[in-house]
Amino acid sequence: MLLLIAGTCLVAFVLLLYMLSPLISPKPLALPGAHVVVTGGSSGIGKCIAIECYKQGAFITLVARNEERLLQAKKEIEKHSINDKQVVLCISVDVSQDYSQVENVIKQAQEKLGPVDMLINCAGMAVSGKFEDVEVSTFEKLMSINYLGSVYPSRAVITTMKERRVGRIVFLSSQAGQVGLFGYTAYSPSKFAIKGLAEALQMEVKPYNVYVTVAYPPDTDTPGFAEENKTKPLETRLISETTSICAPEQVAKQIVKDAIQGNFNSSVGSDGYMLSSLTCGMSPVTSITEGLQQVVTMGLFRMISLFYLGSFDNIIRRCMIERTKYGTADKTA
Ligand SMILES: NC(=O)C1=CN([C@@H]2O[C@H](COP(=O)(O)OP(=O)(O)OC[C@H]3O[C@@H](n4cnc5c(N)ncnc54)[C@H](OP(=O)(O)O)[C@@H]3O)[C@@H](O)[C@H]2O)C=CC1
Ligand SMILES: CCCCCCCCCCCCCCCC(=O)[C@@H](N)CO
Repeated sequence: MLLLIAGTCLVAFVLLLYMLSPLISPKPLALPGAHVVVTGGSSGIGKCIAIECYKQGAFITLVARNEERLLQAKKEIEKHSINDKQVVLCISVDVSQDYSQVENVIKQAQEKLGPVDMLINCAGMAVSGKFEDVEVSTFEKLMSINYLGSVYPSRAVITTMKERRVGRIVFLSSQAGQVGLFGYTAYSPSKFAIKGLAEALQMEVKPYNVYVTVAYPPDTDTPGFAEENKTKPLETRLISETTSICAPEQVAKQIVKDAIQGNFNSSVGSDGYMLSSLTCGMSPVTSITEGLQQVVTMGLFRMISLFYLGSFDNIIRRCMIERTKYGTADKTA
């Protein structure tokens, strides 16, 4: 009898939550005619995100440093137009250096294509190496590009978004922004920082109908990834091989979908799903289903993570033994 009452109460509670769900689920953003700014839009994931948005009718501003690569990306994106009004604008700037420069770039973009509806902060880079092997200046550089390079453009668009009661801001973190791994002492913190920024910002701007998305991609096949691999320690490579390498198109599709829907969290693949649920902490919830899934799965995923952590420790121990045995230089792969 008691069990029956408890069961009924639980069902009623879940139903109530579902009835309240419109309160926490935002209205999707309409991409046709929208102005989307993509920093890091000349290469890799950023370029694929720009293409994905363009295919859905958006106007695009690409922001990156190298002008030649910007123009090349513009040409590639324009092949996917769905009407003859669509525009791809390119602006060259370093998003990590001078705030007033970044603010100017956003002003220019708004003058040409109207207020920014969606900002994608995709400019970023990765450097891996053991703590003592990474130059001190690299710690500063990664924090500048990956963290401040996301703060500046967001800071430049937020006031207009709040005034218009319309907007999406997307941040690119990484699976290495959910778990600190061997070789990522410089990179991981710059991606963890993104999550703190995104959580605090989302709490501020939600009443203004502005939604924040944080993406946590796994290794993704891009020019940036190829560059990173040139100096990656063997341990980092072996640990990262736990998750398979994604195509940038697939990652981009998921990010655009989540951003349009206003989902706070964006991940791909089953390990992406597990990591996001495991590390959600007190991050905002954008659907009742998401919240309930987190409640139910967290403990289980923590257990699974213990096996992963054990296997990572084994990889690192084996690499250390191999190196002592063969007297190989304690350097990279
Ligand atoms: N590829 C991967 O495995 C993963 C990547 N990520 C993250 O996704 C983002 C994109 O990565 P990916 O596509 O691989 O990178 P790419 O290196 O392929 O592209 C990086 C883009 O950012 C631009 N950029 C870099 N630094 C600056 C800067 N200071 N100012 C303006 N633009 C800049 C580059 O252009 P230019 O050099 O001309 O300025 C380029 O357009 C990064 O934040 C990365 O950390 C996350 C998880 C996995
Ligand atoms: C339940 C628990 C599941 C645990 C799964 C753990 C898997 C960890 C693998 C992490 C791979 C790191 C990718 C970094 C990508 C990146 O940001 C760089 N490539 C950028 O260039």
